[in-house]
Amino acid sequence: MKQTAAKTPDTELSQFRVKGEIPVPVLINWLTSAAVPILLFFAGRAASTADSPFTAPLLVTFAALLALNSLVYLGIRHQTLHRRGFIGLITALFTFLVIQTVEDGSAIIWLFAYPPVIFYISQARVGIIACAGGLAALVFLFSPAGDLVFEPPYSTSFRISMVIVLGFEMVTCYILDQSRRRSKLRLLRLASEFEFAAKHDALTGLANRREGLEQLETEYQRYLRTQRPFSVMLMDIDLFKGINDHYGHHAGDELIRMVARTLRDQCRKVDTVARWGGEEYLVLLPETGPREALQTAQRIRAAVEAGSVEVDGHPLGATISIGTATITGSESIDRLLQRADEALYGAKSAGRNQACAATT
Ligand SMILES: Nc1nc2c(ncn2[C@@H]2O[C@H](COP(=O)(O)OP(=O)(O)OP(=O)(O)O)[C@@H](O)[C@H]2O)c(=O)[nH]1
Repeated sequence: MKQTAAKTPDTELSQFRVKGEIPVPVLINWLTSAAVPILLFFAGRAASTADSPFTAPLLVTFAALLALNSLVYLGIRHQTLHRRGFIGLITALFTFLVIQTVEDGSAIIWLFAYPPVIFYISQARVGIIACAGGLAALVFLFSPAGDLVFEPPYSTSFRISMVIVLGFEMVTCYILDQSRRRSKLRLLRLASEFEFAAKHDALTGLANRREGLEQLETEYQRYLRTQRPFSVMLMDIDLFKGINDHYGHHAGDELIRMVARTLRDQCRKVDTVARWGGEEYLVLLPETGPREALQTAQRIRAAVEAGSVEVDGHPLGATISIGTATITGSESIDRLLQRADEALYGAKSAGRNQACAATT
């Protein structure tokens, strides 16, 4: 089976979306379309009141930059740039709202919108750094030392409540975000476990028949495009019924696993090894001609013959019969499998513990 590169949970999480979950770029665009008219509204108010002369132009600039950030995203679809641009802009905007005492200082209430947004759209680490840094800056500005930098029009009781409530909100947002991420990660793991179970055989861990057929179909399509032949091997443990009857099903299962292990050891990474039925296996050998297929089959047959499992303290071995077939012309997968099966039947008829190549 082909292995995918190891991924970090964050990469996995960003690629996996639970049904109904709002994608980050969509949320950013929604927030931007809400923020732009709000900013323009407050800019209009600032222009007609005694607010600082910088307030209105700066609020308009923030609105324009936020809109530009979303428009650039809609043009080039660069998610990281979009997210980082938005985080940078809203962080600057909220800092401005605090130190510029917009709307007589009451605009500071908008700070409560920052933690949920930042935790939702960025990685937990970024959320923690942004919130902790923001809260530390607020504590400093509201302290007597901060009064030397600027004089906010807030009473002491308001400052204390603001810092405590904001801190409480940040911690709550962090906890909720962590549980959201954990549930998502758990779902992601469950999904990959289900996917593995749907494609693999529980006893041997090999690909199951359905997955084997799927890989066969993929290889067949490649063959039609490139005309590079591939081969299949069908194999079956010899006189397995007798082993079951004599030593019991548990010993039979151990032998089935031993053959599976041997096949995995003897085959290349690009080959697909599948459990085809009870004690039958299929091996798909990409880009392999009839001669190499038969050589591989002989090697596998010898390796199985040399192996054994321990049953009641005694070694128990088995042999297998193998039929190989190589795709030719425009024959179908069914026909190819039929020829491999006939070759397997030929190996059984010739006395078992044999590998036979199919005739065309
Ligand atoms: N222990 C065990 N036995 C299984 C499993 N699946 C199928 N079998 C048994 O495998 C046996 C297959 O036997 P047959 O197909 O008659 O063939 P055979 O005895 O191997 O004889 P030849 O194929 O002619 O060499 C049956 O008795 C099944 O019950 C399994 O998962 N575990």
